[in-house]
Amino acid sequence: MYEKVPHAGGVLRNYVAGEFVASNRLFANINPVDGSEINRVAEADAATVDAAVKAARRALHGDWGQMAPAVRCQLLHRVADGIEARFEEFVAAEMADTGKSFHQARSIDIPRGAANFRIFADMIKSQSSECFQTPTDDGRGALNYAVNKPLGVVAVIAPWNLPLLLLTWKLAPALAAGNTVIAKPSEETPATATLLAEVMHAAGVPAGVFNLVHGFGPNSAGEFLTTHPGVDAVTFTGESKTGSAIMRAAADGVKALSFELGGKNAGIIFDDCDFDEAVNGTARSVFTNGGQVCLCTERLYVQRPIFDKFVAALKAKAQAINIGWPLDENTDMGPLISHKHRDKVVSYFASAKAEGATVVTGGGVPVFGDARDNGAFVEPTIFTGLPEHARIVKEEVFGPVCHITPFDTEAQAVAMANDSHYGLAATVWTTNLPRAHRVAQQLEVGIAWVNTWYLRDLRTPFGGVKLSGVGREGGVHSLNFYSEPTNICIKL
Ligand SMILES: NC(=O)C1=CN([C@@H]2O[C@H](COP(=O)(O)OP(=O)(O)OC[C@H]3O[C@@H](n4cnc5c(N)ncnc54)[C@H](O)[C@@H]3O)[C@@H](O)[C@H]2O)C=CC1
Ligand SMILES: O=C(O)/C=C/C=C(\O)C(=O)O
Repeated sequence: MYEKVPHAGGVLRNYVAGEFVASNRLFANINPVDGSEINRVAEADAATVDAAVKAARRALHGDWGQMAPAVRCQLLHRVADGIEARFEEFVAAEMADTGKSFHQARSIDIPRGAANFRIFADMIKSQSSECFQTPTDDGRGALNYAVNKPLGVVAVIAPWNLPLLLLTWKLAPALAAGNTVIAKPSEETPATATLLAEVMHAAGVPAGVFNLVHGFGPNSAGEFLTTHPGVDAVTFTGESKTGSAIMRAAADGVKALSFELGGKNAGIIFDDCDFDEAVNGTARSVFTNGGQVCLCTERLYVQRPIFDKFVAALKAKAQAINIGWPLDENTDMGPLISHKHRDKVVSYFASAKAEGATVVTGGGVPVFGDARDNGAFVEPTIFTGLPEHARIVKEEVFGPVCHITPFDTEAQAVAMANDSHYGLAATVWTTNLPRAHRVAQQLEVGIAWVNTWYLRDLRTPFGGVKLSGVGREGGVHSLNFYSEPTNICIKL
């Protein structure tokens, strides 16, 4: 069924200094729908990563560094055109690697991959810089102005949940700001990054500006990159523990870091909410992409007068989710990314049950009676009845699961939502406008949505507090991270 997947049965190669490079170390790229092998991937060794870093440095000092921003922007638009021209191949590759639904790959992942290039290409043209007139004792004054330069050679390390979307979310502003890049996609999802290298090549992006290395984290391409003295900055999305490991690896070189890490996002549902909207929005926020989005909601706090009605309505939504073949247009949810990840999610189901949770729905692995039984599926799951210190209420699961707790007062809901080591996103559902502002402003998160979830404006600050990250992405926040201002002070 995946015969249209580019490179099916072949080998995905690294892309270094404008050439596709093989390796004698190959690893298997597995389809999580049925456990079959899609293709093999050339793992970059330390020498390949070193060659990529050197190529990136040469490009920075060469054509790319000299290129007028307007020409750079045209090239980035050509890359977006290239993604769109091969749209169906990108969709097929993303679906095969992740098992995500046809609808999601077509409506979110691949369009955002192209949009990321367009928005940052356009934004760089209007990037502003600071200017100050400074008084001096002689009365003549001085003029200060800052010029933005690229940070240098940037390592982009991406996860598997939104592979093209998250890779390009970092790559596009880095390139727009004039940097050169070595990208490392997750070992679970190497395909769309490889197609992107083909698109870059065809678009005429100069050799060394974009390099791609495949491999794992520790003792593989990820670690070789983050410890490489020629890398000036690391931008990473993934698990908080991996963020800590990268921070330690980058410490020796005092590299600039931008991290978007895990979450344990709360949804607060007040009894004055628009009930249907709150149920529909919450269902989306819990189950989209099988719960494998850092912004997904895993803890729900529902005001007591509507608690039972809300739990019943969310249960009905969960049970209506069509789990199955990603290529089937009726499928809402595919498998999790891998058997390893499914084992982790299922272990959280077991720990919730062992701690005395009430299983509202799900809590197991579906049985299909066909090849999907070799895949990494789990049931959409809802628990209630656990105390706030239970593991499933505290730790990031990254699956289609939530725990629901009742609350009585606004203050209680805010306190429980903030009682977390994470602080990425939260949702608030209420029709009381002053309360919406009051609660949203008290939440210890980087992103608070009111009466919606995952409504994205790519110009807004995006990132988390506490264990959820360092810095902000989006709009000027991305461009500022990837730029190094030099202040010039002129005595008049
Ligand atoms: N956006 C998020 O919040 C995400 C969270 N996760 C969570 O993380 C858990 C583990 O999943 P993983 O794929 O292993 O996530 P991860 O955070 O370990 O991997 C993300 C990326 O980092 C790379 N990496 C891993 N260790 C590294 C190291 N020491 N140095 C440099 N690069 C390194 C990986 O190869 C991959 O490209 C999942 O079970 C899930 O709960 C996973 C993906 C995204
Ligand atoms: O930028 C977006 O729209 C989505 C971002 C999602 C993540 O960063 C994540 O799931 O890790």
